[in-house]
Amino acid sequence: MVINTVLSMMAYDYPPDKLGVYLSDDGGSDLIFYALLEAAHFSKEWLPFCRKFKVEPRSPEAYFRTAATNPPSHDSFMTKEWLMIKKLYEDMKIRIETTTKFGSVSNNLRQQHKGFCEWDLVSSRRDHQTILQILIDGRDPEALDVQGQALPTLVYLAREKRPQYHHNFKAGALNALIRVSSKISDGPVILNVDCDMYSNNSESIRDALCFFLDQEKGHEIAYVQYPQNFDNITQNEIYGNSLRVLMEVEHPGFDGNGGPCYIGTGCFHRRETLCGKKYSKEFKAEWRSENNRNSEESSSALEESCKSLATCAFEQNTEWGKEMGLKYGCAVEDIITGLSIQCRGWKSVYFIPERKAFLGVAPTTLMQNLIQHKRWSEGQFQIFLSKYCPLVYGHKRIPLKLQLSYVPYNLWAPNSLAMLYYVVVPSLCLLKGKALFPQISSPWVLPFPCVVLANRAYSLWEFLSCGGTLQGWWNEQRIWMFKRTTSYLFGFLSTVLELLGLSKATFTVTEKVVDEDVSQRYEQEVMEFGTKSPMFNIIATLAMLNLLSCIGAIKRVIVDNKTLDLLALQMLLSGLLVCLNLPVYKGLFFRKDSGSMPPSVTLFSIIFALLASSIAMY
Ligand SMILES: O=c1ccn([C@@H]2O[C@H](COP(=O)(O)OP(=O)(O)O[C@H]3O[C@H](CO)[C@@H](O)[C@H](O)[C@H]3O)[C@@H](O)[C@H]2O)c(=O)[nH]1
Ligand SMILES: [Mn+2]
Repeated sequence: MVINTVLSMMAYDYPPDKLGVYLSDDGGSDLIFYALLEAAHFSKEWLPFCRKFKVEPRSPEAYFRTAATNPPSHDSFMTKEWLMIKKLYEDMKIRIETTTKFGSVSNNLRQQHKGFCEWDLVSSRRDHQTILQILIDGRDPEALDVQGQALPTLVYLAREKRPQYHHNFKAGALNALIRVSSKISDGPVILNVDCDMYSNNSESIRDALCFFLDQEKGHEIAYVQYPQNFDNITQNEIYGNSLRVLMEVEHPGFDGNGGPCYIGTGCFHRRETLCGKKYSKEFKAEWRSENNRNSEESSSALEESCKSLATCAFEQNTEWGKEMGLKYGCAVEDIITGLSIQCRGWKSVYFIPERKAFLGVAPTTLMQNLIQHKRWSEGQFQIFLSKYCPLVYGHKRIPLKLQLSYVPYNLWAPNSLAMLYYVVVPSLCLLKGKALFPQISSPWVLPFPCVVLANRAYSLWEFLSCGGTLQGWWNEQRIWMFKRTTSYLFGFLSTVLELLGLSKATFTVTEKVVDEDVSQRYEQEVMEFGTKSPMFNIIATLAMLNLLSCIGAIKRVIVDNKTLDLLALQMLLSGLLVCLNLPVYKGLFFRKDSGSMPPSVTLFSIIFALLASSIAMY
């Protein structure tokens, strides 16, 4: 996967001598290093091939998967070449996969590159020295592809890790990269992407530069953000993970209010602004025509001199992580970094090209989705409670409408409380026969359905106009309920606990690899439970509770049909929740596969729901 990310970045339609590609390996794995070596080798064939066949997308895996199985040309010479590259790619893939399966790089391979020696000193992935290897040195006149054209610089970096130093997760990794790259290629514009994405559009660099180089407004712009898109979205997106409305409606809205937030990936930054530079009217970026790279120093000398930039101790007593680079101490380092850039006076741009610029991997199980949203809501709420609260920090620095654009996301976590109220209290009252809404025969009942219907109809229209399906929208309503009652709740609790000093921040990396049958169920849009988790306990208990109260209410109405008038709205709400929860009941009682609810969760939910409802009844 990572190798395809790297190859697609190297193959941008842009002069290769002005391009540097850096891979940060926080796992510090020699397998990744080996794969990168293979990629460096393969790029010599792949880059000319991309130019010649106008390949799109330029991730070989995605290209050979999506492009026709047949070569795009009738010319037999071209056909031969196409098939040869495909074969080369597949052979490389097999070599990498075999080595990965084996779990370590064989001695034979180790001898092929001096870089492997570094791993003799590595004791564990949490405790090792800086490993920095320049695999392709753009200054090297002999670093050419098979057509004799220059290759982009390619660098492997695993920053130093020591147990006694906090590594600050992704923000720490990016800051190390910023420093190291400033000594090696020092490009004035930095694009950062996640390891699970690839470039889907070879023009993106040129597009982004159009904004930066604009005669009138270009000098105000700090970053150009592209939407986050995924290539593994199923038709009805059972986990609502396409982020459709967010990317196509909400972010353009952000843009209109003064500039999008930075979302951590698929974003081009000006190097200086990322390093803390303030905006001033006089600022005119100097685009160096000649790069002033030190051409005397050999690449191994350069490696040695840059290593110290990626050590744990380097950042001590510096502004890195505070006023320079990505900010530390927040689970969504990107949002807070973007906000502070905007507060320094810069503008940002959101750009949706016709052909999607980047494609990544969306989480494919319920658990992964819930965990990802826990991290997001937690980080967002942290921001709200910190000195970076947009309303405080942004006061007089950015327009009020931009401050307000940040706030709904900041408040995801506390929103869980309202949702919990609506899924618990009305159903409990329903069991007891206590009415919370006006009678259905009273005119005062009207505002409730009107507001709800108007609001949801608007959401449905928004969703459909972004290319979603009706079923997809329904699925999103469900996942929205799940997230609010679990992820956001946990995000809320852990932020509060952290504030009280009772727990510490973590960054849970979203898992990317899943079992064969798990991914099969994802393709078939069957909801994946399968593991024990407090989050599932909550989901299942709430589903059971609503089922019980629905049954209870129906019984009550049969016995005494006057109560219908009184309880109709509550019954409707509860009935709706039961409908939304259908996949949960399936998982609890009807499915036998490994993705169904674990029996312990079923037991827990039954006991708890019964307990809660009997307490409510008496
Ligand atoms: O200690 C760490 C943890 C993560 N990462 C990298 O961070 C990236 C994002 O991690 P991932 O697990 O894929 O998280 P997602 O939930 O997919 O991340 C989304 O949300 C993050 C903010 O929470 C953004 O930074 C990401 O760009 C955005 O894709 C990956 O490339 C990781 O390799 C590190 O380098 N070091
Ligand atoms: Mn990701």
